[in-house]
Amino acid sequence: MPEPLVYAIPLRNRFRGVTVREGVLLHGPAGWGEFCPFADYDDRESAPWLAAAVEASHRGWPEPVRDRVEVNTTVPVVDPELAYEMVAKSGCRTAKVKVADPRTSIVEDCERVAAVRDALGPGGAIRVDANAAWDVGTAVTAIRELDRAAGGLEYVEQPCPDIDELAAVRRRTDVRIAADESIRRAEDPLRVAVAKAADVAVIKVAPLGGVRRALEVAEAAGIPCVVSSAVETSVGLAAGLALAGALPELDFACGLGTISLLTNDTSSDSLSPVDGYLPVLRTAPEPDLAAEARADDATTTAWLDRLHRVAG
Ligand SMILES: O=C(O)CCC(=O)c1ccccc1C(=O)O
Ligand SMILES: [Mg+2]
Repeated sequence: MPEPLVYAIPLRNRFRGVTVREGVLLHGPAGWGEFCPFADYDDRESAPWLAAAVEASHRGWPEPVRDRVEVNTTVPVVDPELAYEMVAKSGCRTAKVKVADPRTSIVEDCERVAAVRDALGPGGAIRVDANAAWDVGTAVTAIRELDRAAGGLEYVEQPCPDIDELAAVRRRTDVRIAADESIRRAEDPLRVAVAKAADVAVIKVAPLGGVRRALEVAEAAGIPCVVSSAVETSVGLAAGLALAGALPELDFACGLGTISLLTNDTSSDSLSPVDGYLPVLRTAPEPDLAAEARADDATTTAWLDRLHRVAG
């Protein structure tokens, strides 16, 4: 049986404060799984990430109902010229733009969003993600400005921290609201009254504990879902595709076009979108971890320790 593989792959641009993505690939009878909770997840909060990797490697995924999934390209907090270039070469017709970073202003966010509109043309769709940065009043104003700069937004993801605040913003704007952290960091994601506060539910496999569990959360949400990645390598992205492939309804592009945010991958079967679509796979790609993607000894030891602690 192959040993767990620990990787450390630099990001092309800083994303959510992260500059190097790290994790462990686990092998089992069903193939490979990826365990890669972010550094700010403690052992308890990392348990669902392990459950997702164990599902992938030991059980496999439910049967899909579609064989490909439309994806958005994801634009980090970068200057407008780079945003334009990233979107133009992505081949995607939907872009998700990160906004409300503490190091930047709403003016810069609007410039980035306007550059993304130029790159997509009038037929494309733009969504923004504020990662819970705003209070209700700030959100209402910012959404109005971003909606204007974008020539229309598809939705705004997690404008404020609390579910009640999402509901308040939703009453004061015509732009759709999507809930992300409100679901994935909830004490019990199955019990979040998200339908009153949001129009779209963002569903991520790893923090929800696997494809089957995420399907239950999607059903409980009772609103249209978007499957999004946690910026995994292709091994972990395949689990997101399995979820997107198995959802009964899929009305929006999914946030699984994130491999281009990494400078390398764990497999040469890299899941890069072609003409804005990714294929739904039955098993995750086989890793052929290149030397430069392997973590050093200290990082490897730290991740194997973390894995054993979380496994209890
Ligand atoms: O949804 C996407 O386009 C990419 C994934 C993404 O944005 C993300 C990735 C890792 C952690 C948090 C988030 C987020 O949606 O907030
Ligand atoms: Mg988000």
